[in-house]
Amino acid sequence: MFDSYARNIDYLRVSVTNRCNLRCKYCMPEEGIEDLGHDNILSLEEIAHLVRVAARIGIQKVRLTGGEPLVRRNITKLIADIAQIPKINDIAITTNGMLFADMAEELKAAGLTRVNFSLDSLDEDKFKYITSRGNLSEVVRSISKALELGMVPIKINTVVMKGINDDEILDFVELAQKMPLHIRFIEFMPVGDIPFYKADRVVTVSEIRERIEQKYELYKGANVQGNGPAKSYQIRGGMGSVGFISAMSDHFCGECNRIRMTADGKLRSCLFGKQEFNVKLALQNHASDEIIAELFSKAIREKPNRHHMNEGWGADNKRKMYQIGG
Ligand SMILES: Nc1nc2c(ncn2[C@@H]2O[C@H](COP(=O)(O)OP(=O)(O)OP(=O)(O)O)[C@@H](O)[C@H]2O)c(=O)[nH]1
Ligand SMILES: C[S@@+](CC[C@H](N)C(=O)[O-])C[C@H]1O[C@@H](n2cnc3c(N)ncnc32)[C@H](O)[C@@H]1O
Ligand code: SF4
Ligand code: SF4
Repeated sequence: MFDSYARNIDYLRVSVTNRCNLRCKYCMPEEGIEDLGHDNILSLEEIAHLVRVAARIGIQKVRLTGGEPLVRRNITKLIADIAQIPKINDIAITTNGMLFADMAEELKAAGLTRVNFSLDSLDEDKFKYITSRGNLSEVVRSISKALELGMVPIKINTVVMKGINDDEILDFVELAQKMPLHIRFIEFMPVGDIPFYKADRVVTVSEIRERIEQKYELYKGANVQGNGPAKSYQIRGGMGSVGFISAMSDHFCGECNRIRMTADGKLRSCLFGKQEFNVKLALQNHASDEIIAELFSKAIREKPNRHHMNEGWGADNKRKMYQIGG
């Protein structure tokens, strides 16, 4: 379905949980994470039902995210149910990779088509610092497992932060050169007004490119399957690719194709915009599929044209990234 700015919205990002086994400094506070409780989150059956309704108004691609989607019990069953929906042709997941290795085979068998891993450092100590409780070797094991299972393309999301991990940019590029991995460098966004966000920690995509091009030749033509905003480049002689997500310095809202559904059952028109539509409540009130489809349509029609994160997150914009589904 087209929104009011003639953008075709065919991609639904579903946050299946607020919970996470890590505490990345740029995403989630260490303390004070609310327990939503069973009654306040969408059940897996409700999520599958809502995706089926969303498919009726043109959603074709689904990404499961969170929080950490793999901490949600029976996530494999949800993937299998979504895979049964005829109009959905891409079911992907974004994960921190801590639990993926041991679940990979069942996830793939259920119908998971693609996986994006978040990984901000290749240094054990720094990885631990950024994530507070992560274990780099588990993430490496998960990426190896995805490679072994041929779950291509395998993407790595790296949020670049000045003075934290920007000294590793070339190490990540080297990884994309030696392995069939698609590294995407992401600009740090002030989502959720996390204290760790500082404007001077943002490293712009042009700065990242400049540093890479001192050593590597990047050229257009990387044809990496995906629905997201990354601009991808090949590296001469490389097996993978390098992509850039310029959320702050050169927003891609003009090509936006997505809406979000939060774990507590709200449709959110935009990552930045505060507007939400309560589908959980509609389900509790036994709303018909037509009424729910109309809520999806309304969320799409009322999508803002762009974000204004460069002016800050806004005190009245209450949610944090882990609550929205990054
Ligand atoms: N500004 C903005 N940034 C987003 C949005 N969606 C995702 N991002 C950022 O892009 C990063 C990559 O998102 P992923 O979850 O890997 O999904 P994707 O890039 O859509 O995935 P592909 O289908 O593989 O291209 C996230 O970590 C966010 O930092 C969005 O709607 N707006
Ligand atoms: C919120 S996480 C949820 C999925 C999963 N837990 C993971 O980390 O992949 C989704 C993505 O959002 C990104 N993200 C979180 N906070 C961000 C921020 N402030 N700026 C840019 N990207 C952010 C993460 O790097 C991750 O790739
Ligand atoms: S980025 Fe992902 S892994 Fe890190 S705290 Fe947020 S939800 Fe958890
Ligand atoms: S910030 Fe909003 S409009 Fe821009 S790409 Fe993200 S969801 Fe779309």
